[in-house]
Order: sequence, then C-alpha cells, then structure tokens
Amino acid sequence: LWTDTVQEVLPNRFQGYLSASSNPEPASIETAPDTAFSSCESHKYTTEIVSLDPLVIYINNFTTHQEADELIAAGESDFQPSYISTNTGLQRVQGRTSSSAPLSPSLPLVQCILTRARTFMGSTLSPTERFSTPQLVRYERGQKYDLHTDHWPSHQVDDQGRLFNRVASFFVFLRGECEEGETYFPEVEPWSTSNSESDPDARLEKTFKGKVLRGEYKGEKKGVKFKPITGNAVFWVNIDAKGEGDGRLIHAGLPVGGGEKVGMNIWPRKFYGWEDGSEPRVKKEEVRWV
Ligand SMILES: O=C(O)CCC(=O)C(=O)O
Ligand SMILES: [Fe+2]
Repeated sequence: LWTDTVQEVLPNRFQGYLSASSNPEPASIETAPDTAFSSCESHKYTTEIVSLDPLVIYINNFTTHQEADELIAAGESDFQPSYISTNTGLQRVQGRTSSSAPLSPSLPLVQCILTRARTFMGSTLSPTERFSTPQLVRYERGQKYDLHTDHWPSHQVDDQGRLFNRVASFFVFLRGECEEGETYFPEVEPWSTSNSESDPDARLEKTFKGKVLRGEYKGEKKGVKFKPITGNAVFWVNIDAKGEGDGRLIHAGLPVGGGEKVGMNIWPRKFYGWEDGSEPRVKKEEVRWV
C-alpha cells in the first residue's frame, strides 16, 4: 500500500499520510473532522476573470470565514518577520515589513485548501507537481510588501536536479479588516478599461462592486488593485507556456492604513526539465516529491 504508485492515484489529501517517510501505523494518522473534507470538496467559490492576458482571476469565497479563522489560528504561534526567498537563500528586506508564518501541509485543513487549489488548477499540474509550503502573511498599520514577482528569475533546482518554479499564485485574503492594504498590479489592465467605455472606472466599479479598483502609480491611473475581503482570493499565472517568467505580474501589498490584514500565499510549482539537460540524475522510480 505504501508505494509511490498508490500515492499517485490517491487524492492529494491522503498522499502525505502514505509517504514513505511517514509512519504507516493507522493509529498515528491525524484525522480531520468530516466537515473539513466535505466542506472542502463542495467548495462555494465563484470566479470572475479580471484579465485574460496575463491571466488574472478573482475568486469569491475561496475559503469560508471559519476556514480563514482556523488557518490563521493554525499559524498564529509561528509568525516571524517576513523574509524573501532569493537564489542565495532567505533574506530580510526593507521592502517587506510584514510578518509571515508557514502552514504545515500535513494539517488536514491545509491539505483541504491545497486540494481545492489543485482542483482549481485543473489539468495544469501533474500529480507529482506539488505546492510550496503555504505561507501566512500579516500586516499591521504601515506594513507593506513593495513591488515584486512571485516566481524566481531563474528556475530553482530540487535535490533531484529538477528545475522548478512557481507557475502561478493564489493570494487569499484571510482577514480583510483593514484600511487600504490592497494587492496592486501596475501592469495588469482589467478588461473593462480596454473596452471603449466612456468611464472605465465606473464600469469596473459596476462589474466588481468595489472589490477590484483602478490603481495609481506615480500620480497616474494605472493597473488594478484588489481590496482585502475575507475569504476572497486573487489567482494569476507567473510563468508562460515557454517556461519564462511574466514580468507583467509584478505586484505589491500596499501599506495598510489601519487595522489588520492577513493573507495566505499558495504557490503551485511546476517542473521545467532537468538542471543538466534532459537526463534525470536519479532513476525515475527513485524520484521523491519536494
Ligand atoms: O499582501 C499582499 O497583498 C500581497 C502579498 C504578496 O504578494 C506576497 O506575499 O507574495
Ligand atoms: Fe507576491
């Protein structure tokens, strides 16, 4: 039962339980309340496309308010000043003043949310392509995350020699009780502003009812920003079909004016071949997930 072949065909939420490194004693398996999985499977989200190219999708009710609170509670004791992940390791930078907490993917609720994200990704992820450890980010008054992209400028190499990158991002607003603090994409024009509308801002307001707004950069109207609303999420694609990073997805967490904003980063990873050409460094059956 504990072979990789079995793992590949199992739903994502069970894969962790069966990994070769985990204890296969059934008694040691942490079980989730039935409600966690049933609410997970029968998700209630709806979607609206903000931009087709690059692809940016607004997701209403990606989590329930209860799930959002439970996710925050799960990471509560692990918040640390935020770092960024670079080619040379983790770094503290002035441009990111929030605090962050990792969320263990083995927690049933976290697995549930990752399963939801995997289902959303449809056929774009293979069963062996996994998610980075999800991350909570918390901002208090004045805290922000300056313009950045979520993908690495060059693909990362896993311990098997495989190249990987963050193909897409979900940013989920888990607590939106704040002023300002929008997630801002200066290079993404919402579709309605490119239509021949006499007042694209009014049209945007009408379409998204205040959830999605025109942004402003150096005094000029530019791009799009998303208001933190508990349970809602923004999804976008970072890496194009050729495996190259799309700089148009540059974005920022604007400074929070007051109150508190908590978000959750979910980063699906895709593989982009092997570091040393096409040859795997290890035999295929020895490959373990990262
Ligand atoms: O806080 C936000 O609105 C965006 C956060 C973000 O982009 C990130 O953590 O990578
Ligand atoms: Fe980001």
